[in-house]
Amino acid sequence: MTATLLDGKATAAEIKDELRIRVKALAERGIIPGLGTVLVGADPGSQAYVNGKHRDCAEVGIASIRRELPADATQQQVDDVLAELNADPACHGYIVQLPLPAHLDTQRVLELIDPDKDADGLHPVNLGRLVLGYDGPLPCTPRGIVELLRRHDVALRGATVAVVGRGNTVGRPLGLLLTRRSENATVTLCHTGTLDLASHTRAADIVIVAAGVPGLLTADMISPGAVVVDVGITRVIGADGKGRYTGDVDPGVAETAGGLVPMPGGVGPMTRAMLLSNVVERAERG
Ligand SMILES: Nc1nc(=O)c2c([nH]1)NC[C@@H]1CN(c3ccc(C(=O)N[C@@H](CCC(=O)O)C(=O)O)cc3)C=[N+]21
Repeated sequence: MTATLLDGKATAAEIKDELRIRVKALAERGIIPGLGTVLVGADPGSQAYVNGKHRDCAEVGIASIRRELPADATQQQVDDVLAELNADPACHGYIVQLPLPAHLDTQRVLELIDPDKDADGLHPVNLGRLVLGYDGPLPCTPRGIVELLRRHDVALRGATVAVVGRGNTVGRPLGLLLTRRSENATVTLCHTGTLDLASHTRAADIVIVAAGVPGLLTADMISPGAVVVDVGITRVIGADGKGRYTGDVDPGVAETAGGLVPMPGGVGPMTRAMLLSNVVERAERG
């Protein structure tokens, strides 16, 4: 392997150390930041993610506000929980774990979150603020990627970046974030309908893959020395019959890339750290 690994787990730990200090300063002002989570149903994957978020909160001194509803909860029950969290001054930010059961209206639910308590940064108002360059909570995964690159001195200014994936949680907002004046990268936003994807990824200094297609990016698709970020996380059944998660980047890429953000141990821990960071920021604003 030739690529330098950009360790998201270690960087997330560093960020948590910094947050702990900010949480202490808030405590001196009598403020304890509170993160709410809303989980509907008992999907084991979603339960694991939510548990992880509460463990993270405990580590930095953020209070956890946990709301759980059964898989057959009505839209009204979900609406009521959101109204309660919107009104609760102890809750500085919260997330609704996605995906929601199919009978619920995800768009309606996301729009009911108070935009100023939107810890995920995924509310239409906040995505609009991002488009317009206004202040607001930023989406956690895109923000985590930018922060990880910054802390490893990967230059964005003047760099060409190929983003593969146009989803609302990663690819699309990431393109917006990278092209802000403060980042000044030049972005090509590719997707599953892109013709000759390799021509775009080969031309890029940085390739970020968030398509949810295991093994999509192979070594022949990048220029030697490029920095590659694997955002994919797809559950697959291995040869041994056991389930595991796999990324969008073929392992062979590590031979050609100059830097690699691996999955696991890359973007996931950074996403979690940025969620905490969004909540502490909300609490600091008072
Ligand atoms: N409202 C909402 N907000 C989300 O941010 C959200 C969501 N819904 N639904 C599901 C996805 C998925 N997601 C992950 C976060 C961290 C890891 C993570 O930390 N993964 C570890 C591996 C697993 C572990 O060690 O826990 C890693 O990449 O190293 C993975 C996946 C957030 N999501």
